[in-house]
Amino acid sequence: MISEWFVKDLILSRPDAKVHHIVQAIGSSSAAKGKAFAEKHCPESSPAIYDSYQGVYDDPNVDLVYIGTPHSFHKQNCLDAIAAGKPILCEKAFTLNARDAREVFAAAKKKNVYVAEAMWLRHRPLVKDLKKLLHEDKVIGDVLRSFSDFGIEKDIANLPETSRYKDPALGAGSLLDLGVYALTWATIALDANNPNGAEKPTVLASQSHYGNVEVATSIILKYPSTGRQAVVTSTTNVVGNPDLLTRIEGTKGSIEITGLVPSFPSGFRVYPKFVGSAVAGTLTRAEGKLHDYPVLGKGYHFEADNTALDVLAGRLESSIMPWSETIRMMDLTDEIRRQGGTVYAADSA
Ligand SMILES: NC(=O)C1=CN([C@@H]2O[C@H](COP(=O)(O)OP(=O)(O)OC[C@H]3O[C@@H](n4cnc5c(N)ncnc54)[C@H](OP(=O)(O)O)[C@@H]3O)[C@@H](O)[C@H]2O)C=CC1
Ligand SMILES: O=C1OC[C@@H](O)[C@H](O)[C@H]1O
Repeated sequence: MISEWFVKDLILSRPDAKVHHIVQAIGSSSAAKGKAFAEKHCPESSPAIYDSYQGVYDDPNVDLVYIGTPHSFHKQNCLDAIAAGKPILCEKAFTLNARDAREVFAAAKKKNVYVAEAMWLRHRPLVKDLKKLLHEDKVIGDVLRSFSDFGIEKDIANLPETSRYKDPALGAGSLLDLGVYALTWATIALDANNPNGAEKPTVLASQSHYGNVEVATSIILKYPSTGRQAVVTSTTNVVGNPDLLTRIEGTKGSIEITGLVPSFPSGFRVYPKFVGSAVAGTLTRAEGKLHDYPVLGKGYHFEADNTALDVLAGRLESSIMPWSETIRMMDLTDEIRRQGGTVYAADSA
């Protein structure tokens, strides 16, 4: 799914693009699948097709590898690409736990290879502008708290046992698939120093399971230095509200983020404070100022461009999603899973 979406955006016609991307090679578990993918999604690129991922890592024409396998394969895929000296953009969740993420980054450091987690949300211009409005311009005063949710209905009971949404061996669970975006919104909203110098919040979490698959997570984060709090939720039981992906509240007003899903926001509205009295039934607020962000395609080209520019500049890390931030987020998801009772085999491997 994601490799289709990513490649589609990669080869969009963008006359003002900072980077021109070429799909040089495709690695798949079978050459037939790889060929079918190329014919359907990038027929004009004529990429080399390999019946293994190793073929891509070893291809001298490949400058950068994009990894779009289920989470449980990311660690080994990254280690193999690093061993071949290939820079990497690897899908979220970067690994299943923080220990594995540390192992990948240690290998990358040793081999001097670029690696970045493909947390595409953070690369959107909307996010950059929102951070400035919140933390530099302080348009809603002092930020106090946030609410963020990501829900997609998955009918886990009726999915095949091999689905990555159902099989814990593939990293199934709403937290690592969806909750990571809701956590990202909380971090953007409440921590002015994210990603560099980001603060570690305290965590209170609860998770529900269908069989051995985590299907609902609720988290309270508290930032010790400011007392700011975030309520963060994810689920595969119900669809979240696109009109209110995240709400951020401050001393002078609030911001509400809207869009298709939390990873694909289309805009936000900045509201002044409510005025009047709830008791008297006169509580109202002004309409709010809309900030709209239409994008070409889905918006994967933002992270693709930034990653290519990093590699061209000889960097080892992304400034938008540095290694320390991937580890900080994975430490958080480890703690949430510890409290919620979600365990992956990789945790004790
Ligand atoms: N950034 C974003 O917006 C999104 C990110 N993602 C992330 O991307 C990753 C992949 O998700 P998605 O595309 O939905 O996954 P899919 O279930 O569609 O699998 C992707 C590919 O992984 C390969 N694969 C290798 N081993 C296995 C296996 N044992 N079972 C299934 N597939 C396998 C297959 O390719 P082949 O056989 O050709 O080798 C498969 O087509 C996840 O980590 C997910 O979190 C997903 C959706 C959106
Ligand atoms: O953005 C997304 O939407 C759908 C999810 O299943 C996926 O993994 C996520 O990244």
